[in-house]
Amino acid sequence: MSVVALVPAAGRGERLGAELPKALVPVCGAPLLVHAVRGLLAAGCVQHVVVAAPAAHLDVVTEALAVFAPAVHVVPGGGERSDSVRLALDEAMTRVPDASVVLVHDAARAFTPPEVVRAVVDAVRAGSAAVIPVLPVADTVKQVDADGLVVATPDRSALRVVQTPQGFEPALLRRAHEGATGATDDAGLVERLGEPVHTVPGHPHAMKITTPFDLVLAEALFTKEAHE
Ligand SMILES: Nc1ccn([C@@H]2O[C@H](COP(=O)(O)OP(=O)(O)OP(=O)(O)O)[C@@H](O)[C@H]2O)c(=O)n1
Ligand SMILES: C[C@](O)(CO)[C@H](O)COP(=O)(O)O
Repeated sequence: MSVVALVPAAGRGERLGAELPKALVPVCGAPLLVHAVRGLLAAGCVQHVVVAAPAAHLDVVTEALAVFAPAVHVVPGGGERSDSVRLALDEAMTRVPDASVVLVHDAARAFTPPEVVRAVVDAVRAGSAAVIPVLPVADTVKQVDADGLVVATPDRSALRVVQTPQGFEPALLRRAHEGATGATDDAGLVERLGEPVHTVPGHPHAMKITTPFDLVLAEALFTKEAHE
């Protein structure tokens, strides 16, 4: 009844604008990817991790993650996030065919608290085949047209901001990924199948490091934590 986490880490990080791929950018003394993998294993309920790495940096990534051997395996990622997840999922299903839960967790959410990981795993184990951590929307949200004119103000009480790790019953995630493209998260592919997606509370510290501002914020928030 093991849990395997897939970590898509093959993005370029264009919005961050660093010289390195985002997963390899150092923050609080280590690359983002190292913090993300450490956090998953620290939750105490994840036995295996498969990382989808930038194809041109496989050696660097493998070396950076050697400290977590034998729990972690590295595969080359793909052109889109969903391609990277699919490649990691193929590897995971070969290595851990009896996994009972598959998590998909962005390397970019490097400081996700272990309790969020455990809440997602517990919810899948309790019978929800697709589970995502979410937060309420803090701001008023506007829908705009191509010219930037406001066309609607959606009721934010029904909206949620979505984080990772997202957790799935393995067969459902495989079915969701069969030939599917164009979704920004894995739960979106499950929704297309008409299957229910359940939510658990997320956490502000599971923020996705996307822009230079986020990197500064992470360095300020997590420096102490990363060295404890
Ligand atoms: N082809 C891709 C694209 C993204 N990702 C991963 O998906 C996660 C979420 O993506 P995001 O934070 O948007 O990263 P990037 O795509 O790298 O960012 P940007 O859009 O700014 O280039 C990241 O951990 C990223 O490395 C991936 O594995 N393979
Ligand atoms: C999966 C995700 O982290 C959920 O919020 C996110 O959709 C992936 O990143 P992107 O910036 O939306 O491409």
